[in-house]
Amino acid sequence: MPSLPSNQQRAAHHLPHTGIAGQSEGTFDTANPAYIRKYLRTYGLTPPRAENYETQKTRCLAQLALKQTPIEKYLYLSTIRKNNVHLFYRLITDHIQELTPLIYTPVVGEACQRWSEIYQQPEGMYLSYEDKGNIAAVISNWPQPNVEITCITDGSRILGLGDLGINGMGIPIGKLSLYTACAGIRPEATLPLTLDLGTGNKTLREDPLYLGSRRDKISAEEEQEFLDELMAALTERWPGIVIQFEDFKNPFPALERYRHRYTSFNDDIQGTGAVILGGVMNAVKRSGIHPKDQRAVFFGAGSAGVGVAKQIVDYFVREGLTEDEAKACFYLVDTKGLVTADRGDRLANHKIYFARKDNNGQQFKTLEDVIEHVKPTMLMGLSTMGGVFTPDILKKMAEWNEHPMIFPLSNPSSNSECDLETAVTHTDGRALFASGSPFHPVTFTNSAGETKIHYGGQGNNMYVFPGIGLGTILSKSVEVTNSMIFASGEALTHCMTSEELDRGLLYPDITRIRDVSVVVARHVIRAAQDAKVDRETGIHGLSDSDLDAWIRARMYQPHSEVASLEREVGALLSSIGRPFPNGNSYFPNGLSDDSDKNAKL
Ligand SMILES: O=C([O-])CC(=O)C(=O)O
Ligand SMILES: [Mg+2]
Repeated sequence: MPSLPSNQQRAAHHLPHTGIAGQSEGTFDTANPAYIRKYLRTYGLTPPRAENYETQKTRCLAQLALKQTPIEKYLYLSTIRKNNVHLFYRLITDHIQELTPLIYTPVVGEACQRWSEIYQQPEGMYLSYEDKGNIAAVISNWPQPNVEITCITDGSRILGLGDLGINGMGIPIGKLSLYTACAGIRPEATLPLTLDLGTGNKTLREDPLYLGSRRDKISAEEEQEFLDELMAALTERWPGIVIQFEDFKNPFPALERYRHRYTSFNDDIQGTGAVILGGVMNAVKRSGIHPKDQRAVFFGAGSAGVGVAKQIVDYFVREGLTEDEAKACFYLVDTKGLVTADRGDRLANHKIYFARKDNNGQQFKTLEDVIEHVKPTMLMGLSTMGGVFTPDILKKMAEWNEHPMIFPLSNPSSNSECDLETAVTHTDGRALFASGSPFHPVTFTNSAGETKIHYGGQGNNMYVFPGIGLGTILSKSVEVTNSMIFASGEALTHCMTSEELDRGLLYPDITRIRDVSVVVARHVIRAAQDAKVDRETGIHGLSDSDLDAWIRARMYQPHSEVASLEREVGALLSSIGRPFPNGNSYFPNGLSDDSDKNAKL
């Protein structure tokens, strides 16, 4: 019986694999010089001219500009990632500010909503509930041998867009692209994984184009059994793999169950918590108000809201408050109003910690009521309800505070509780602002006649998760501890340049994200060492600058890929005593094959 080709055989034939970024490993890069093409046996399969990167980039940006809609741009960039992975990452790292919104939030949100409609090519891996019992076998189909990190979603809560089933695949692909672009994790070491565990979204189930199963969402018990098998299968094939959970509707059980057993974390609870922590630390310093006098209203008490609030509690405790004092600074608001212990409904487990007991039997049903009652210093939006931070609310915040902290964190932009312009305008330009999705800078003249450009911080977990992943991989940690997560957020306060502080930024300039990720990774590694969960012991004594250099040396540099291929081929050829091939030779890659020993190289 004919057997399927092995992965090595496929690689040997240089067939473009199905899969994510990195699968083609630059094989068809038009920057490869002729002799590399001959070595790879791709000579003749790409147009003759070997170009430099600047030329490639000019062509790509011109083609991108021709695309009319964000989705067309998204698809165009996905195709480049698939066909010429190093070029894709060169473009993204050089144009991080302009291109990230196209491959990540907000455009990835629309891509997920329309995934089954716009689907063109395989990327990432899909596992179905039907695969239970055979998950390891399915995983063995992934063609890359050395995966170091995976991002997993079941699509049940994609951004603030709800249950999108397997259409959520855009999220693991987008997140892992940022692991590579922002923290230099090699593209072929990343595995985007989407679980088809059914969907509660009836419209999708009835859509003939929908590419997932038609079953209703499986039960929590069934999901746990499935995840147990998955976690074991992933770590069996790739021991030490970092597993990031993303956009699960109820992410708490998996986080609690696996956090000490596997090298895993949840980006929505922990990553978002850490990144907001970093912004809040900077904002609290700027506001001049001591933590004990802070009053934070959180609109939205889901996984992200509670994750964020808990991280800030830790910070306040480090600033000298008792846990009870710190907890008392927080007022969580959900669809039923202020979360209180005596509200009369059964509170979800994760809300109980923050339920207020000092409300004297009084209930506050709307955000406006709560705000009037609390007079907060800090307003956090994790509600996915676009525009709920109304001009009225913002004006009040500006009345009560010299520098009100306004953090509309819901994604994508359409779900943002307010935009930058509204926040700046209605606080007379005094707001300390950070949002989950990006906004363009706003020029505003305040009541004193001063005109200033206001830059909104993007309090998006992309500032930390790439560095958390990098630090965890490099330190070979067996666990992602809370202290490592905390360290990632705190690291952001050590990254600000004086110029960024002068511009009123709460987060570093996004164009410096690769430098930021190095600092985040360093703090994560140090925290792993303190917690004794690391296994890379050779780096224990390094100074900060030596550790940074060590980290940098291990980061994927998309710009130097052709050069490293040249080095690799050169070393191979010289190891067998052959010079570089010249222009007259064609297929000089039979390096151990005597049959071509007369070939003119
Ligand atoms: O993906 C993003 O932009 C941030 C995030 O994790 C979410 O909103 O779920
Ligand atoms: Mg998320």
